[in-house]
Amino acid sequence: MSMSNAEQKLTILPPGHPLEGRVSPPGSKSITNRALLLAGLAKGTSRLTGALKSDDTRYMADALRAMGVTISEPDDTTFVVTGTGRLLPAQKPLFLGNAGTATRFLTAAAALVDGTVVVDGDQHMRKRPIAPLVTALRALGVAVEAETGCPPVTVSGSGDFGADRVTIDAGLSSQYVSALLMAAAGGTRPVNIELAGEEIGARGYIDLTVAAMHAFGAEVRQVSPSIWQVAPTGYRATDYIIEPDASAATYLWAAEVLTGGSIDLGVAAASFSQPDAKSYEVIARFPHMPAIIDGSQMQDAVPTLAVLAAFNETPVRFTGLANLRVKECDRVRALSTGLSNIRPGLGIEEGDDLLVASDPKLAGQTLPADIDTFADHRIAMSFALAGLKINGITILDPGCVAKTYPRYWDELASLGVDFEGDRP
Ligand SMILES: O=C(O)C1=C[C@@H](OP(=O)(O)O)[C@@H](O)[C@H](O)C1
Ligand SMILES: C=C(OP(=O)(O)O)C(=O)O
Repeated sequence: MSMSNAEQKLTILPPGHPLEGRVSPPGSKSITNRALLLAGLAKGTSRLTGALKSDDTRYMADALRAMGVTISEPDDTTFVVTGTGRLLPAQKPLFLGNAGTATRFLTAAAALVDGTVVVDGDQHMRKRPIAPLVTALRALGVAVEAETGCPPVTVSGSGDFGADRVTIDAGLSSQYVSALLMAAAGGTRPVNIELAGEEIGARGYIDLTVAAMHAFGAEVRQVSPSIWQVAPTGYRATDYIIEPDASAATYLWAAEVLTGGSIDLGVAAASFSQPDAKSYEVIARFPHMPAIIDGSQMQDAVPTLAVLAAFNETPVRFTGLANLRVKECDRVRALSTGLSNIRPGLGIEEGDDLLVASDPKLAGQTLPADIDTFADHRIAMSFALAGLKINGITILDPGCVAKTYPRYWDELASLGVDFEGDRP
């Protein structure tokens, strides 16, 4: 009988030796999904190499195909994308699973379609807010409906924007800003995009967006810390090399320090342009991580850091986590729940802060715990790290890593980690 994902379990057997070997993280999810969209908006053929092939990028690629873009996949890390310079109305709603980037980016890009596009996702995505982006698109003269403030979103575009400036509240997600920036270059007039406040989590993701836009020929200029001006250049097809995923790298960095091993990622931490690479400085300080870690500029690394912190010499308070509550799941809750499932009080929520109690003596203990991953790849991947040191850590629904890192379990196995249960 086949089991549903939710019924699958994987128990990690602590290796009892330092993890050593070579593992290359997959291509960056964030950069792959930006490049796919920009290549799809361009006229001509772009070759994207080093790309991530996972649930999130498949949803993006399939959605673009449904809007008339030709995409071939000559190998495991390459997309060859041929656009006509225009996206066409999709016949069916675009189903984007729980891919935040695909959902937000395509909602704005749908304004460039002359016709109606429905953007939808799975039950998790249908709880992730998109109202601020909807409000901004309306201010740009686009007819958009999202009854619940979350997907599904119906965008009735005309292929252009009806205004030349917009203010966006990006408090819940920087992806709204990235989405507007990338779509804006496809209009017929320059557009000014302004943040409602200067406070924004993960500003580095906006830098990634601007860099990708430049690579595909757009002109975008940051005129102040909170204003970008985008020229109506459209995009030029180009060949583009995608760097490895910094968020995926965090698990390997953490596995290395936690086991005292040596894992060659084939790429130096300092060479990444993605925000999560900043977490390397903190990981490298293990077991003397700082007492307070501000997660706001490296949000996707927080699950990794929080699980690592459980083995630190001293407790760690994580701040700047408010928008972790609207990711694939409420990550503050999932982390405190999972940690306290390993040992009561190990992870405590204080407002939006997460306090990790820390105990190096956890290593070597047997503390059976079934970790509920809430269908969140990062909860699964981070708690697997606890299983490298503690006997009895079982990850529920381990297949959810397919969102961004389908080979995660295989890579751990290649480093000598054994499991009880079938690797998905
Ligand atoms: O722009 C991006 O590629 C991303 C931005 C961040 O999301 P928010 O801006 O929603 O915090 C991050 O968590 C996500 O994994 C990828
Ligand atoms: C938050 C994440 O993804 P997204 O918002 O792209 O779904 C993530 O990958 O941790």
